[in-house]
Amino acid sequence: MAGAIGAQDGRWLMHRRPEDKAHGGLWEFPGGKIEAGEGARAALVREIAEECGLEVDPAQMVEAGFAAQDPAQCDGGRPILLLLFRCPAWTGEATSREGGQWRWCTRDEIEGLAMPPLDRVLAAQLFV
Ligand SMILES: Nc1nc2c([nH]c(=O)n2[C@H]2C[C@H](O)[C@@H](COP(=O)(O)OP(=O)(O)OP(=O)(O)O)O2)c(=O)[nH]1
Repeated sequence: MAGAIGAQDGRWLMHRRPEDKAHGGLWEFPGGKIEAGEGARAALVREIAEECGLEVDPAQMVEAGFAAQDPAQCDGGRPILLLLFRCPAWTGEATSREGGQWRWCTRDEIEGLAMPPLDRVLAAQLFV
C-alpha cells in the first residue's frame, strides 16, 4: 500500500527509505505491506502512522493507481503489487520514526527524485 498525501500548497509527502533497507536511499510514496487479516485502507493508515505519525482519514482515500513488479525480477521471492491511494485528509506533522526521512515535494521535485521502479510508475499515474 502507498499513500499520495497531499498538502494545500500542492506538495506531496515523500519518504526516503533508510540506507540499510531494500532500495535504501530512494524516495517512495509512504506506506507498507498489508498484514494478515487487515484491510487495504486500514493497512495504509497503520503504516503511515507508524512511519511518520500522521493520522490519515481512510474514508476519504481514493484509489489512484497501481504498479506490479515484473515477474522476471522477483528472483524467487514474493511478487509485489503496490496500490496507490490519494489521501487528501490527514492531521499531524511528519516526523521520522523508523529511520527514514520526510520531505514535502512539488510534482517537479518528485519527477527528479531517485525512486524505486514501482513508485516511479505510481508517480506517472498520479500526475496524468
Ligand atoms: N516502495 C517500493 N518497494 C519495493 C519496490 N520494489 C521492491 O522490491 N520493493 C520492496 C522493498 C520492501 O521490501 C517492500 C516494501 O515494503 P515496506 O515499505 O514495508 O518495506 P520495509 O523495508 O520497511 O519492510 P521489510 O521488507 O523490511 O519488512 O517492497 C518498489 O518499486 N517500491
